[in-house]
Amino acid sequence: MGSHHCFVCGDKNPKGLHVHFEQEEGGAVHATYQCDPTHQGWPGIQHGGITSALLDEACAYVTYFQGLTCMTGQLTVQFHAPIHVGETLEIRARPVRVTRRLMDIEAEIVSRSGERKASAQAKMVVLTARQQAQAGLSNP
Ligand SMILES: CCCCCCCC(=O)SCCNC(=O)CCNC(=O)[C@H](O)C(C)(C)COP(=O)(O)OP(=O)(O)OC[C@H]1O[C@@H](n2cnc3c(N)ncnc32)[C@H](O)[C@@H]1OP(=O)(O)O
Repeated sequence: MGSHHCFVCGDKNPKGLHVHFEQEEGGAVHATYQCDPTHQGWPGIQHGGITSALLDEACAYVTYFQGLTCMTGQLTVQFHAPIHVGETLEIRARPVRVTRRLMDIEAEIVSRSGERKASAQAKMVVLTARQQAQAGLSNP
């Protein structure tokens, strides 16, 4: 786990989403999540900010499982279909391009029936030791 108090994955954040990511072969990650009534925007529909946070976190976990300390530099999200309260979702992410300081990641959220709900492309910046210290992440 990246941080016990992380909004998406932290086990000690009482207001968090408590999502548990698992690693796959090839560096991909996946998790499941059930849309909670407290996370609505329009009535009965998950707020896009929550959807974006889930996608961002999936991208971050791709880097985390590789032992890298990264921050999201850019996240581009497409919302394909509404996510309804109570729906169970599969969240997936995988690396598509890796350089010394950048990882390009693709992520998606699909319903149990296979409907594509949202997708994202992220640029995760690998922090230097100095950047980690400046961000207070020397001992993440
Ligand atoms: C385990 C799970 C933990 C949960 C984590 C959840 C993920 C998050 O949400 S992190 C929080 C949100 N993100 C942030 O707060 C980041 C804030 N921004 C910053 O701190 C800085 O702008 C930072 C570190 C991203 C980039 O620092 P900066 O000094 O500008 O860039 P630098 O280190 O020189 O860049 C390195 C490379 O990244 C590229 N890059 C930097 N910023 C960006 C960006 N915003 N978009 C695209 N590429 C970028 C540079 O072009 C460079 O590429 P190359 O090596 O190919 O030339």
